[in-house]
Amino acid sequence: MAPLKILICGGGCAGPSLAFWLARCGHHCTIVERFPALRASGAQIDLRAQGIQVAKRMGLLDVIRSKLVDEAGVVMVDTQGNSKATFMANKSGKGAQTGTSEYEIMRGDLVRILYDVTKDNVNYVFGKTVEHFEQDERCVTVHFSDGQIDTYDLLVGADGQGSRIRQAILPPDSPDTVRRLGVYMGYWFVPRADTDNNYRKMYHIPGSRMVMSRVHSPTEGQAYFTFRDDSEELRSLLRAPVETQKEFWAQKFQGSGWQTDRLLQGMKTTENFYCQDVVQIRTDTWSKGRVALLADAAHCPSPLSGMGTTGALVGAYVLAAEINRNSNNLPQAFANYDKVLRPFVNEIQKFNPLFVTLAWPKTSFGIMILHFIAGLLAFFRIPDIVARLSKEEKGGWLVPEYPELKSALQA
Ligand SMILES: Cc1cc2nc3c(=O)[nH]c(=O)nc-3n(C[C@H](O)[C@H](O)[C@H](O)COP(=O)(O)OP(=O)(O)OC[C@H]3O[C@@H](n4cnc5c(N)ncnc54)[C@H](O)[C@@H]3O)c2cc1C
Repeated sequence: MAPLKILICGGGCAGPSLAFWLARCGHHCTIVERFPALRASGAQIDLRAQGIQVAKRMGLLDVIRSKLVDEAGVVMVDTQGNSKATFMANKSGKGAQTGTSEYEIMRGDLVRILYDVTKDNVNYVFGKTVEHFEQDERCVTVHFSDGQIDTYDLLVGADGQGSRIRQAILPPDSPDTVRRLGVYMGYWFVPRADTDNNYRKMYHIPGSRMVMSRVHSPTEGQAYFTFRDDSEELRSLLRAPVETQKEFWAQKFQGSGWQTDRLLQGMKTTENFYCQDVVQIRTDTWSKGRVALLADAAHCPSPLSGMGTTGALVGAYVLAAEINRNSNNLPQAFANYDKVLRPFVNEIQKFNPLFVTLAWPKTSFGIMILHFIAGLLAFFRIPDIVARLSKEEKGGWLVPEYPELKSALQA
C-alpha cells in the first residue's frame, strides 16, 4: 500500500502519539502547532488504566518512569493545615490507581518525551495553523496561516478541547458538543516552601471554592485554584488578558486561610499560568470525509476525570492502526476507529454532576460533613481496599491487538 501524506493539527500529547505510530508504518506525517515552539508546559497529568498499556506498547514506559513526579497521596487539610483525611496512592502494582496515579508526570515532560521519539521522522512546523480547508474524494486542500496551500491524503484535528478542526467539520445544527461541568480552574507554578512535602494538599473554602497544592521538583510546586460556578458571565474571563485573570483569582481567594495567600503571591511572578472552564467534549461526529478528530478535540473527558492523557494515547493508537490497515479506504478506517474506541470513550466520560456539588461544598457545615465522611473512609482505608480489589482497565475495555503496529516498531 502506498504511504499516505498526513497533516496533524496540534502538537500536544495526542498529535505526536498518532505520528509516532503512523511514521513507523511508513506514512509521511507533518504536525503543525500553533504555538511558536514545542508547548511543553502545563501542570501535573496522569497516565492511567489502558493508557499505561499503550505507553508500554510504544516502548516508553521506562523513560516515562524516569520522569515521574513523586506524589505519595492526597491529604485534605483545614485552615490550620491539619490533616482531615489522607488517601495514599496505590503503588502495589496490583488493582486500580487511586486519586494519585502511579504514573504522575509533568505535562511538559511527557510532551518532550513524545517529541524526542518522533522528531527524526515527523516534520514539525511551529507557529503555524490551519486557516481553512476543503476536501473532495481525492485529497484535502489545506490553507495555512502563513498563506501556504498544500494537499494531503488526510487531516487529523489534534488541536485540543477548543478544536477549530472540529468546529469546521461538525454539522451546523449539531447539538452543543461542549458540556460545561460548572467548575473553573486556574493553575500556576509557585516556589516550593520549606513545609511542602510529597503529598498533594486539598483545602476547601466556603463559597464552593477549593485550593490544591503539590510539588514536582526540589524548588517548584503547583497551585490549583478552583470554584464551582455555572454562570455564563465568567466565560469571558478566559479571554481576558492574563493580568485581568490573575486579578480575578486574587480577589476571589485573598485571605481565605491555610496557604492561599502564599500561593497567590506565587501567581504574580509565575511564567506557567493556565486557566480553564472545566468541560467535556461530546460529539457523535469524529470524522468527515478525509478529516478526523483525535483525543480532546473529539472526546475530552475533562481534567476532573484524570483520563485526558490516557484518552489521547489510546485514541492515537487505535486511529493510527485503523488508518494504516485501511489506507485505501479512509471512510472504513474512520468507521472502525469510532466503533472500536467509542465504548472506551463512553467509559472515561462517565460523569455524575452530583460529584461537583459534593466535592465543592458551599458552606462551612458542608465542608465539615465532607471532612467527616472522607476521614471515615480514609481511617478504614476503604478507597485503598477498593482500588486493590478493582481492575485497572476502565470498563473492562481491552486495548485491541494490532500486530502490524508491533512489527512496525520492531522493524
Ligand atoms: C498548555 C497546556 C497545559 C495543559 N495543562 C494540563 C494540566 O495541567 N492538567 C491536565 O489534566 N491537562 C492539561 N492540559 C490538557 C492535556 O494536555 C490534554 O487533556 C490531554 O493530554 C489530551 O491531549 P491533546 O493532545 O488532545 O490536547 P492538548 O495537550 O491540549 O494539545 C493540543 C495542542 O494543539 C495545539 N493547538 C490548539 N489549537 C491549534 C490550532 N488551531 N492549530 C495548531 N495547533 C493548535 C495546542 O497548542 C496544543 O499544543 C493542558 C493542555 C495545554 C495545551
